[in-house]
Amino acid sequence: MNPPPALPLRLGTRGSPLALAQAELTKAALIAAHGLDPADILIVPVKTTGDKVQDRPLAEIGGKALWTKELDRALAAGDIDFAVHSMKDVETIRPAEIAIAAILPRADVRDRLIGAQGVEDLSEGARIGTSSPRRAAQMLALRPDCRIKTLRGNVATRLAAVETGAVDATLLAAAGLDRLGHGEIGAAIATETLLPAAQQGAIGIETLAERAEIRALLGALDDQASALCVAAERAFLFALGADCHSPVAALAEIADGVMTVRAQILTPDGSDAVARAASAQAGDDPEKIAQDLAVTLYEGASPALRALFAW
Ligand SMILES: NCc1[nH]cc(CCC(=O)O)c1CC(=O)O
Repeated sequence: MNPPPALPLRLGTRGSPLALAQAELTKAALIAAHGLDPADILIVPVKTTGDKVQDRPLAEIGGKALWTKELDRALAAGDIDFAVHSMKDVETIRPAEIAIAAILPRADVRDRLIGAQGVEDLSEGARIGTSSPRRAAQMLALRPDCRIKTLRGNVATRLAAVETGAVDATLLAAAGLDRLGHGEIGAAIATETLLPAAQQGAIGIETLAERAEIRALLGALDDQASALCVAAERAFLFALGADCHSPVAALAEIADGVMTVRAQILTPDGSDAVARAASAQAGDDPEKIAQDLAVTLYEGASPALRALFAW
């Protein structure tokens, strides 16, 4: 038997409005699952490197673990009991002492376009604000006339850039907009048009691998289908040597008990891209399917595309 964890439980999170909304959502789920009192869970905001550097595209900062390092340290130091993350921002290689204890039921995986009803409705030469190499490459592939403007900052900053006309349009994850109460903003783009980033829409909770009592407590929140899909997408990224700063999209979905993984890699200017899909058959290991998909994509890629990955 595990000893019951000491209360209050300390939930570590980034301090951005979206991170705090996700922390509150997790807190509510824990309270509901275990009949806890709100005072039993303390939300502890921790500033990460990614939060501190706001003026450059993240891909340029070059550091590793931009959104996780400080939370990892807080876990190791015993300052927090677990950390809540947007899985999209969690690297595929994690410290061995840290475990993903739960993946919450996945939200809307799509990107939403803000500033136009659809990709085809953008004005000629529209300025698209984004700092995501994937979104930039996908938009340039769909609309070679559009111009990419580097746009960083939290969701509110990016929405404001469209409001003020600093850019004509931007793309944001539907999941983040919904969690911030912006359910009505923007037009969701079908995944057939714009395949999302791996792990988009998934919230994960990490803790120290050795803390069995905390893992058991968090395990009650784990959504098996979401966890399987996230694991497959992580295996895909790992096999490709990619991360959330690569012009890579991947989405695993389960329908009628069958997992299908779709993935796309692009050159940063969108001029070259490859997309492939694979389905798991009964008895297949989803992570193996995803790894094999990475190989298939690579084999189908031009030299220019291949050069982007560390093979
Ligand atoms: N890189 C920032 C980030 N990380 C996770 C989300 C959205 C929430 C999610 O995907 O679960 C966002 C904002 C965005 O891409 O619009």
